[in-house]
Amino acid sequence: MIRAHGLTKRYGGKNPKTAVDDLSFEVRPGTVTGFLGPNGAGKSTTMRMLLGLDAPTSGRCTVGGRAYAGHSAPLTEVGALLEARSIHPGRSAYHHLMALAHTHGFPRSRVEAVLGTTGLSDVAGRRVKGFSLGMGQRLGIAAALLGDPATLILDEPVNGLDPEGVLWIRNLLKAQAADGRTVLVSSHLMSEMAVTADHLIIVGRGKLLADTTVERFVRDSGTGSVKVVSPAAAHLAELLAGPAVTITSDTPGTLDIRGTDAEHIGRTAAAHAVPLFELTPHSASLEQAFMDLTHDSVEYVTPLEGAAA
Ligand SMILES: Nc1ncnc2c1ncn2[C@@H]1O[C@H](COP(=O)(O)OP(=O)(O)OP(=O)(O)O)[C@@H](O)[C@H]1O
Repeated sequence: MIRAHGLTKRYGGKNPKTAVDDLSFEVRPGTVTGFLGPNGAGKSTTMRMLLGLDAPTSGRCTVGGRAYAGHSAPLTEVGALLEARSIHPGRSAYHHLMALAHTHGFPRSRVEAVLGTTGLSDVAGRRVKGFSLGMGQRLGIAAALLGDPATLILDEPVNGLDPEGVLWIRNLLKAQAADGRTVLVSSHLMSEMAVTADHLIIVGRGKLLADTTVERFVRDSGTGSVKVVSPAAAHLAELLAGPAVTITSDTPGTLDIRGTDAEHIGRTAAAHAVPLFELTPHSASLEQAFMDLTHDSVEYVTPLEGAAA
């Protein structure tokens, strides 16, 4: 379990900045929790505070009931993958993990186990400097798993991975959560989070914007639509018209309806004897729901093409 309460981080200097602003949330075991937010939203800073690498200006956070520094053997409590990693380039993956295991008193069998889990057994003897980005990510994850921790905190673990690597991470995170671990993972890839995470914590400009399940977030975003095919489409459109309802039609006889649901459309059609050939709800994509929610929190907005500067 990860808990943050009133977590705040302000950076001083010439450009003072509140990177994390009164953030409170819980990350429960047994689920993959996606940590999302636009660039500069404060995700990495929050993760660094959870890992005791940055001190909060105010508020507090605990992992497994204690502040990170309060754990006597942190690697057995929390495994972390942060964006900046320092691995001696001349060392082999095996030696890198063995050195880490040695420092923390873990047996060689743990090194062999995590090399197997991360698919690195065959390349374990190769020097890290020859590793691809994807292999480096796998090695970082192997190190995070070394202490068989109850909590995993991973910052952008799918960065730079090919589709097979992305699928591998997805299955790994799900399996770790299914084993009862607490898994917090940040990502920019919404489509990937939609299929990996069960729960979402979304931040914007350091503040909490949403703390909900993926399913509820997408459903409540209100950006879903219903496709209707009917020989009396124009009549049905008149029956459904209302201030909150938007109806568009790209093809004669086909309507794309937003602002109401399939049940209401079906009942209205039945009440007026309008035949329906198709009635298909399309839920919004996580990406669209995320863009709608975070639009006002984006630090660097790309100007629309053709818009006045
Ligand atoms: N050491 C620092 N000194 C000053 N400002 C900082 C420092 N570290 C981060 N910031 C600022 O704090 C804000 C949050 O940064 P952070 O890296 O936590 O965001 P993020 O959500 O992880 O972003 P990204 O998705 O781009 O990695 C940003 O505006 C960043 O410029």
